[in-house]
Amino acid sequence: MHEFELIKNYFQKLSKKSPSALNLNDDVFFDKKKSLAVSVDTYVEGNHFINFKKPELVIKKIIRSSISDLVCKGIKPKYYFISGSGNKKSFSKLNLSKISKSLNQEQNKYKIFLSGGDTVFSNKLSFTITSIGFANNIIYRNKAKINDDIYVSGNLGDSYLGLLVLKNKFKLKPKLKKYFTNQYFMPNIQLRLTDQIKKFANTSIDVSDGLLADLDKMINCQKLSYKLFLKDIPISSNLKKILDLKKLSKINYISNGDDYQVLFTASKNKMRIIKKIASNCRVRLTKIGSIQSYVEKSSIIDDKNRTIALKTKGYLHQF
Ligand SMILES: Nc1ncnc2c1ncn2[C@@H]1O[C@H](COP(=O)(O)OP(=O)(O)OP(=O)(O)O)[C@@H](O)[C@H]1O
Ligand SMILES: Cc1ncc(C[n+]2csc(CCOP(=O)(O)O)c2C)c(N)n1
Ligand SMILES: [Mg+2]
Repeated sequence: MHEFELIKNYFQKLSKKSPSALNLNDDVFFDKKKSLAVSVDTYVEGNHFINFKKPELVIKKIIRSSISDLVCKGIKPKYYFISGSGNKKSFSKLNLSKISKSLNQEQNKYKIFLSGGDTVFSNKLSFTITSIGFANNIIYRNKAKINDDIYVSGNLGDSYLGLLVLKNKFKLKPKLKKYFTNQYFMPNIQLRLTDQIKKFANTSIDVSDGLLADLDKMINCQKLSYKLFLKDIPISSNLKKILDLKKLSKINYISNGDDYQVLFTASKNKMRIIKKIASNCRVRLTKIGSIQSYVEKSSIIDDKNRTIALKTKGYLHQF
């Protein structure tokens, strides 16, 4: 069974009397009266990270991807809770001190505070992070308007190439190897955007499963579709060089997730303010396409003005 089907059929009805649960179809729980936002994410060895050879990096990845859910909605994260399951080897003294040091660095970088959690013995290593933030307003999913522009922050695709390198499926020179694996472990979370995004975005989500999968998720209850221009999708100069050199297709690299960038739509008349805020906050914000009526099918247009046929849209949790 598909993850979304599972939530819809077995859990959605249980949240009916809690409107703040947002029908279990958004990135966060949000209680407007209490200004409270909560997000929960689980990370399992083998599925979300390859192994625990670099605990200090794995911890950074999971903290960042967890607060990303709040940041993309315009919420500053404040508290986080960690539940970990592991054994003598994964939770050795050396690993625990590396974990602690990494958490301290992330706390200083993002101004967040460890506030509780749980630790249990298991031979299956996993972490569940709960992130909490406070906000008067947030940006919801499914609030796109027809003809909205679609934007994405930062660059896409570096993280996926990093994963391929870590899995020894892609060979690179040490310097580039370091660049891409760092992007996989330490995605650039756009914290500076949290206060600003509410000035222009109609709807938003973070790119965790992949650009196309998350774009679908962002408008999954609306009678809308999207049109993207492949050439406009932002990638790093390092990734561009590699794609050109090895004649690899860009679409495969930008739709595999782990990016943790902010994807949003905004009315056309917001273009100027978006440019200004991007420059003031030193965040790359790129217009990649537009929202249209569902009468037209969602499509991606390549450099030669052809519509691209897609094999996969992104990462899927299947049960
Ligand atoms: N087992 C569950 N019980 C209750 N709610 C759930 C369960 N699994 C997921 N949800 C809820 O379903 C909604 C969608 O979850 P999903 O994991 O797709 O979103 P997300 O956390 O933004 O995505 P990602 O995990 O890629 O960041 C969220 O509101 C989430 O809290
Ligand atoms: C070892 C390894 N294999 C594959 C991936 C790719 N991946 C796993 S989960 C996920 C989506 C976000 O997860 P969720 O929706 O659970 O938050 C992605 C893109 C990875 N990160 N590590
Ligand atoms: Mg999300």
